[in-house]
Amino acid sequence: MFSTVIDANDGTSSVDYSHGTVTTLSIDANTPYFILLTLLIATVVLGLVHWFSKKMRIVRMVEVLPGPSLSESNNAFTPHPWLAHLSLAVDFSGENPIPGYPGVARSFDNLMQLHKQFSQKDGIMRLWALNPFKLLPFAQPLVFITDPEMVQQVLKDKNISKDIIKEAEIYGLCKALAGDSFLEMLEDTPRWKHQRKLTALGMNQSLLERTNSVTIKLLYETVFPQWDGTASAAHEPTFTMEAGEWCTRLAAEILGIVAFSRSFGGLDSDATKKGTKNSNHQSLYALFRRLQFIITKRSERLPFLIPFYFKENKEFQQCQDKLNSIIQSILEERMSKYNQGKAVQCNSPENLAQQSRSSQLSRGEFNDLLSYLMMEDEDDDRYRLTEKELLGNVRMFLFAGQDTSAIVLSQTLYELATHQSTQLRLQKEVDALFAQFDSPDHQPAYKDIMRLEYLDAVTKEALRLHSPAGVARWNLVDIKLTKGDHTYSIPKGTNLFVYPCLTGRGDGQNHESLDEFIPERFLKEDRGNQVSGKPESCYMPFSIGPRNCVGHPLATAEIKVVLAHLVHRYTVRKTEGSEEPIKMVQINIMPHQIMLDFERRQFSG
Ligand code: HEM
Repeated sequence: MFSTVIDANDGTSSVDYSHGTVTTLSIDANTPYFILLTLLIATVVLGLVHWFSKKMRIVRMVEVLPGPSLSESNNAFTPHPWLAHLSLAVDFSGENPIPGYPGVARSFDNLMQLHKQFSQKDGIMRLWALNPFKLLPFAQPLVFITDPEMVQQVLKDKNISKDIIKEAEIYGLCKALAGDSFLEMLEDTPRWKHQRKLTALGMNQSLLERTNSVTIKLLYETVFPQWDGTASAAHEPTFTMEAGEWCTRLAAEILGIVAFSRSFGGLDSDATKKGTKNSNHQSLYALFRRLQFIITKRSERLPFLIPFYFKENKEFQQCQDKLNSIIQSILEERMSKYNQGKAVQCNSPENLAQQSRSSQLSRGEFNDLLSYLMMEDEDDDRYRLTEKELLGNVRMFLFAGQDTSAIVLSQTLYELATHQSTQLRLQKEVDALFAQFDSPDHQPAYKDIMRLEYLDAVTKEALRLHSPAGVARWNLVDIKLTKGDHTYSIPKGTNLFVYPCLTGRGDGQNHESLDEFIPERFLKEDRGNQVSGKPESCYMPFSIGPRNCVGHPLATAEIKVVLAHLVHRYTVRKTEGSEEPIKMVQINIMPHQIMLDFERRQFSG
């Protein structure tokens, strides 16, 4: 990349290289321009040769990994080699469309089929993304690692993972939902470490107790009365609903109150999973959903056409601005409360001496996640989070903490609906606990729920099969991964993917039983009797290593508390004629819809 500048007076020409050193050529007016031209062409050609040989090296190294071939035209995943494995995401046949998503492939089914063919056996699989010119150098290598031993090497083993960063291109997609500062939070900087430490501090026992009481309040005061109202309006003991929608709305509301002491509006009467087309939304829930809906729409389009969807882009930007301004107002309100608190405390010297500012002033009456993020260190101002970082964290929680928990919750309900004996066993365990508590005002505490062993096993089994989050990484140098006697070489600059829900399905030796939903495999007393497999070794729904899910205590608490109260009050069944949930690989692995029947149990209060 350089430009040539000719001086009109003396005929000198300077060549300005924008990268690297600046070289000046002095030539008189007779110097043939073809020397310059030759230099230019030579530089471009050398650059191209260098780029091409680098790319071909990547291609050669990646092609030897297990995976479907691009050249086999009969391969179900290669409708045309020009399109590489794009058919994972795009439905070219149009034979079995997902209702409401024309042209979108049944991506999870496709991925599972490939997994069974390649990575379940070998623990690793390569795919190629978009190959528009039938030239492999243009395709992006995607390497899926599913073997638990190799996942450990990528995410946890310091010798290997030190050269692997959380900066794969895929995270660029998340930016639209998680906000601009999201990308900054991917880097392993001291700032990130500090923010993570504060969040981890916030995930304490008292936050989990709060999760329990907030969830109970929302269920008994809002959700259950609405459901029962629906059933009695229809004069039916049973009512049918799309569980995915309700779980998403509930998870958003729990997150809002537990983490920020604010309603996100998830349970408002007009809240829907898609959001409404109205940029004047007041609720964070509605804005966030609308953003997500627009992003899903965008993902179906050719990237270079997106700037031309003017109306949609305008709405997208309006939603982003509004979302940020609501979060900003939450932060300002909280800050002003703290400042008032400080002023009161400063008037009383005994108070000041009593406790450090961090514990007394920041958490104060709130004791939510935000109060931990706003913690101050009296002696070290550097570690106070800036406004931008606070905003980034709030958006990160919105992004990471709603759909994930909601998806697991709704998939668990589906599993219970299809495994009635499991549901019965769970109801027995839960009923025995609830028999000790006789009214909505007197409910099991968080620690009581955590003691339920079968509930724990059901939750773990659902997380093993349905963990919705993917992990993406990018290696800065060539790496070698080993599985038993096998060594796989992966070239620098590969998109590495780990899907915990694939790893959780085992290594191929026991995969038949590991594909089934059998919570007993997590019970010590039952293991070895009717189920095989070693779920612990491949169980990593929240990822592993230093970047694992910092929100997992909150997610687990939320899922268990909702499940316990729900199966105590209702029996869940599959709605007659409804399809098995179709999963789509989007930012999370999302079920399209989960239709279930809920029947109020006779004896419960
Ligand atoms: C069932 C529910 C959830 C699942 C399965 C899940 C899964 C994951 C996974 C696999 C990662 C690692 C991603 C990566 O390395 O690229 C992650 C990261 C993260 N999760 Fe969760 N998550 C859940 C719920 C939550 C909740 C409720 C919160 C917070 C309120 C949360 C906050 C985060 C954050 C902040 C990160 C980034 C951690 C870091 O980079 O240091 N998650 N989650």
